[in-house]
Amino acid sequence: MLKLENLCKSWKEFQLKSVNLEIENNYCILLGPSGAGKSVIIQCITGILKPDSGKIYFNGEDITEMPPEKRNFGYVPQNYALFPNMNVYNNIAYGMKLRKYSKAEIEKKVMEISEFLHISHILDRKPTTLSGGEQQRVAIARALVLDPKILLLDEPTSALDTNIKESVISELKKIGELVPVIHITHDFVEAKTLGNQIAILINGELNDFGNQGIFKTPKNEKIANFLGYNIISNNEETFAVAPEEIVVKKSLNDENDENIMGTVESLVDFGYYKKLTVNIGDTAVKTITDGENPVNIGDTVSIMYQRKVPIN
Ligand SMILES: Nc1ncnc2c1ncn2[C@@H]1O[C@H](COP(=O)(O)OP(=O)(O)OP(=O)(O)O)[C@@H](O)[C@H]1O
Repeated sequence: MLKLENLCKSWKEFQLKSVNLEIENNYCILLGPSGAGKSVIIQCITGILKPDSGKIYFNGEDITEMPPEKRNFGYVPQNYALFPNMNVYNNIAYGMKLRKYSKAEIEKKVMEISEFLHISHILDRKPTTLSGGEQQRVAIARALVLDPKILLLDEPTSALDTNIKESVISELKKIGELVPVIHITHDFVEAKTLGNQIAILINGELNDFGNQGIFKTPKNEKIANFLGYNIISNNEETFAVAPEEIVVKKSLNDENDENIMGTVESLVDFGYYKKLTVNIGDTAVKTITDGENPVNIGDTVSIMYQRKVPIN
């Protein structure tokens, strides 16, 4: 559906390095740390930014030079950019008014989308009186009323607190059934929950692109590091291990225990589970454990890797 071909954009301190992507008609996640160039890519797709070189194709048509308004892509920027002087209804209706839809058409569409996004009760309110979650729905509604060919979301949950994040993620999933979505995030949970396709961008470079499998088998050390894996080397091999794929048990000082021994260096208690750092020789290994295996700082523990990903 959308194809980026050797897309480049540079400023003095940043280079987007020849990005090639083929995004299907589905939910695509652009995942990467802060400053990786995710927003630059999305803004090139909308047409707000002009790439220095490279091409953008939509359904086979070269749209690199096409003005943003002709693309009909819905864009929800990180700060939502709602018009503060207009109420919610007029914010949502804005693009339709510009395109000279009739009053009746506008009303029908605004009502339909507002109901879908559960914001019908706040149509008279001004954006400054809304919660972060409500503002986000209004911004998405404003984009959806124009029946965009793609919806581009720049970190849609970054301004929301953890409690409502989960419900927003399931709403986004529903939206993804209506329209193809490209969604920027640095949150793995979001990426794992929503992404049919996931592009990992680090420092202006596309490091990996694929389906959910890329979380299970990071293809090199850089990606494994970014995804939070431990990189472990011993005399025989170098491999990556996910913190949740390590079993930690308090050592019973059993001489026959063949597992690797380590010492708990730090512990952060999240209630249901704990994040640990275990020192094995001079390697610090990050793990997660639950209440069934209580351990404390300074304890000697035995650890077992459930799955290792070889790293070349
Ligand atoms: N108009 C501009 N002029 C100069 N540099 C820019 C411009 N726009 C973006 N950049 C730079 O490009 C780099 C990538 O920015 P971008 O906003 O795409 O990052 P990001 O991956 O979306 O990060 P974040 O998750 O923090 O939003 C940054 O170093 C940024 O300062």
